[in-house]
Amino acid sequence: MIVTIDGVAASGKSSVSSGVAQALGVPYVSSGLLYRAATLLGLEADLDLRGAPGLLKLLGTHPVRLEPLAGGNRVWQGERDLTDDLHSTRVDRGVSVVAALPEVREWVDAQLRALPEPFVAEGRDMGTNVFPHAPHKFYLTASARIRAERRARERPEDVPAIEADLQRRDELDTVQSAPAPDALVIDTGPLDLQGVIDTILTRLR
Ligand SMILES: Nc1ncnc2c1ncn2[C@@H]1O[C@H](COP(=O)(O)OP(=O)(O)OP(=O)(O)O)[C@@H](O)[C@H]1O
Ligand SMILES: Nc1ccn([C@@H]2O[C@H](COP(=O)(O)O)[C@@H](O)[C@H]2O)c(=O)n1
Repeated sequence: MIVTIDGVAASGKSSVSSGVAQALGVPYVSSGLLYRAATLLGLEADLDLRGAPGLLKLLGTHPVRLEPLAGGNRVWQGERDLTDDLHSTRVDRGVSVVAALPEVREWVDAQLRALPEPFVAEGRDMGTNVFPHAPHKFYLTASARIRAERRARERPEDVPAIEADLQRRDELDTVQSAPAPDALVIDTGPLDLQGVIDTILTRLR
């Protein structure tokens, strides 16, 4: 059984997916971490992020592995744990360019589809493209200002700067970010984290 939780940037996908997955006793899978890992490695190798051949060669010679756990995902490149380096502003600003490359999307999708069920999968196109046959689909939204205020609690930048970055990322991610027609769309603005998790669990039960 697969539950998909898609949504715009910083709408709460990973926090909510983690809470839902823990309540269900299954792992959750953060697809964005794989796009972030490809971006980080491209930046570190000083590659042009718009060039798929260079990135794919790098990913082929230095394979990246996603470790899905209920409490939080980790991403490994060999023995190196990349996870703590994946949420920098630098990666945030480059990731949508990398995610627009069809070859990189195929690389991510293949890894996700190889994972053993059951799990909760979060991202942008989990319910539309990667797992269209999933029986339970959700899509999280909230205004850019609310999302920026939440994110400002975990980043050094101020709210307007974060809001501008989120809006830019939303725009660059538009193509792959449409909600599945059979997804329940949840405006998380008026809800706290547990409220969103409970809304989803109620629907699942
Ligand atoms: N309903 C909510 N109420 C208050 N804070 C929330 C809510 N949902 C998420 N948050 C907080 O908002 C921040 C962003 O959440 P999270 O990282 O889960 O979003 P995301 O969609 O996975 O982000 P990204 O797209 O950048 O990976 C976190 O600090 C989280 O605790
Ligand atoms: N299914 C997905 C997931 C992510 N992306 C791209 O990765 C970026 C980071 O994802 P977060 O979930 O950590 O925000 C995101 O901005 C997208 O560019 C994607 O395309 N498809």
